[in-house]
Amino acid sequence: MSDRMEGPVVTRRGQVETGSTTDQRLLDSRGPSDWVHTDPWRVLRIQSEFVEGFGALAEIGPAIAVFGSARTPADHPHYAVAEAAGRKLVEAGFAVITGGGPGAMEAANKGACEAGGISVGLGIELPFEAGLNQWVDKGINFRYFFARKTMFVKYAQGFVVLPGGIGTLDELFEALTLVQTQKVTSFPIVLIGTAYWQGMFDWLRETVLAEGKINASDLDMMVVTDDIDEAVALMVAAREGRWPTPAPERPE
Ligand SMILES: C/C(=C\CNc1ncnc2c1ncn2[C@@H]1O[C@H](COP(=O)(O)O)[C@@H](O)[C@H]1O)CO
Repeated sequence: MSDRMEGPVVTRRGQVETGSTTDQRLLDSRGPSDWVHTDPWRVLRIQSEFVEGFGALAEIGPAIAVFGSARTPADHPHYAVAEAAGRKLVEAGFAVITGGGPGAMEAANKGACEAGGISVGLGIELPFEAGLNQWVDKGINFRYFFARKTMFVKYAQGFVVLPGGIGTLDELFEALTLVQTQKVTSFPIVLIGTAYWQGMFDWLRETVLAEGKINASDLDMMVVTDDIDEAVALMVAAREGRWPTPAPERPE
């Protein structure tokens, strides 16, 4: 009596179907490749991004994400601010997570790396190949923005937001949405650069709040400062359970 195994399935006697094995079908011919572009296959890739991300980041310890413009040049004052933020966060015992790209991300990774801390970069596949900056010591390159975004929120205990453009605003407003809807709790969001962010606060207050689209307390979800030490102190306070988490008011 000969057993035949097809993966976990064992067949004997009349149940045995002759033909190629799964391995043979895998290895013998290249076959059509259009399945690579199907949604079921994409689901596996998406799943693998979560598995890789969770695996790589599970043990980095308390971490803060630093966001900011990919276009900040190395000789701009914002670059020095980002570098100081990376360094001071490490000195306070945090790992630093950035988007792993150039500009403010590179600066924060540089500060973190040179201070001897854990410098993480969560890169994203883009049409123009950029790669992770040289100061990233633990890096993951994501295909999918949403998988990458999950990693920032899951592994960072707070966000430091430096001056930036569309990408930075997307990251800021996603964090605000998650706090407002209480998907994350005890999550400080500190914006650096009072002059840079003033216009946004004016618009939020004078238009968005005035039109009843947010509550006044929603503005309290953000702290804006020019002082990196204050930003770091707020992150430390949150780590020690001293961050206010008022429940947002809800419309009747
Ligand atoms: C624009 C250039 C490269 C872009 N490369 C990026 N790599 C990684 N992460 C990025 C990149 N661009 C944007 N991000 C994310 O958005 C934020 C910055 O966006 P902004 O529009 O520049 O403000 C940043 O926090 C990243 O997470 C070539 O110069």
